[in-house]
Amino acid sequence: MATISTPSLPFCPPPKDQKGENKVEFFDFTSLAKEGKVPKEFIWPTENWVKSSGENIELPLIDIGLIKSDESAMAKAAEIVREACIKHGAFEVTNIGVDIDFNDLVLQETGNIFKLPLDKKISAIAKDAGFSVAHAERYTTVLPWKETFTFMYNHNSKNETQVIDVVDSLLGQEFQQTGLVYQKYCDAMNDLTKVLLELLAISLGVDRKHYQSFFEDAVSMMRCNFYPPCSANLSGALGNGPHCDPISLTLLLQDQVGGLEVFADNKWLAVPPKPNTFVINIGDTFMALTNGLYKSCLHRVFVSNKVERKSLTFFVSPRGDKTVSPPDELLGKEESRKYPDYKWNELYQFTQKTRRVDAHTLDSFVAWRSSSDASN
Ligand SMILES: C=C1C[C@]23C[C@H]1CC[C@H]2[C@]1(C)CCC[C@@](C)(C(=O)O)[C@H]1[C@@H]3C(=O)O
Ligand SMILES: O=C(O)CCC(=O)C(=O)O
Ligand SMILES: [Fe+2]
Repeated sequence: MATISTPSLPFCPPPKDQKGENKVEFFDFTSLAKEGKVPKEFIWPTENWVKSSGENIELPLIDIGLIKSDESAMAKAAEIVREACIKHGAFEVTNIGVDIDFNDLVLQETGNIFKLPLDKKISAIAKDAGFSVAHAERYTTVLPWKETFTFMYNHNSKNETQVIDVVDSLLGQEFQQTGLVYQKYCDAMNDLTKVLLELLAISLGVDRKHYQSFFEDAVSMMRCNFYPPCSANLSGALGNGPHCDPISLTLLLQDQVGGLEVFADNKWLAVPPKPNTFVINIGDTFMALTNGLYKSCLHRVFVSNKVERKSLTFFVSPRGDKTVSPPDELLGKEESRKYPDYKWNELYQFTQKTRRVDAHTLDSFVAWRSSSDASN
């Protein structure tokens, strides 16, 4: 697979104060954007923002409603998805079963939570949940030009209001409507995940329920992304640097601003936004679950110098203690394993404590783990 080589990103956590707490310098995007200021902490190494090709990628578009009801359409879609996932790891889906204006409502609610004042966002920063302001609470340099709001979603939870509850605990009663909208959205992502896992199993020629049962007790991450306008949008600042998502599948809803790029055919190609259309990315862990046959999608995000951009990324992962290992059907007789078994949580912790996510995360994790095994 053609890839790029970018230097690993500095993993510099904030300094500690006398009480051992992180001394974080937060950035107020509202005033930075107004004054057109871009602090040096947001400038990425040049290799990360090499020029775009100026071309669009045409991703195959799958009609979910159709393949759910028509086996021949499912089989055709499986062939189309197989070609795209072997090549670059991305495709698109539409008609997922929610009203067409619901997606606009979800994006609108997302805009509302990022209108909160900076001090309120800072007070709602928690581990694996709540706000992040340019990840300044984690890194002190090479920061992404974005704010995020994150919470976890248990796919087989008996609690039908898990999302309403977590949004209420993080944002309070005044965001009850937001919690209701996100609950409905995450439940729709859960349903979409099931169809995608069956479609992918069929495309790989394995038992069509194989991945659905592996992910039946999945614990996914729902993340809302907010990218303020930036005057250095083409000279060093990035919404996200080049990376592959370490998780299994990313279900992405973007607004109509644009900025997402996929690396394919050895060049950076824009993913033009389409209404009511979700971009599906293969992540590192699903690549490992196919023994490297499907490619983890290499992508990055440019920001606009004029308007804010919003996106919702639903990151599907198995339960943390599940062992990531491809099905035997994908291991030809002499075919060697491309990646060793690992537990999903091992890779996740590697991204949180050892190496920032970039274009080489899984290979770096495998090398790091074998060297730590060798030294133990
Ligand atoms: C396993 C994860 C790490 C990140 C959140 C999930 C899936 C995507 C990863 C991420 C969003 C990719 C871009 C860089 C990153 C640091 C971020 O900008 O948030 C990544 C997340 C993370 O490391 O927390
Ligand atoms: O906002 C986007 O379009 C993509 C975001 C992304 O790649 C990520 O959060 O991993
Ligand atoms: Fe990503």
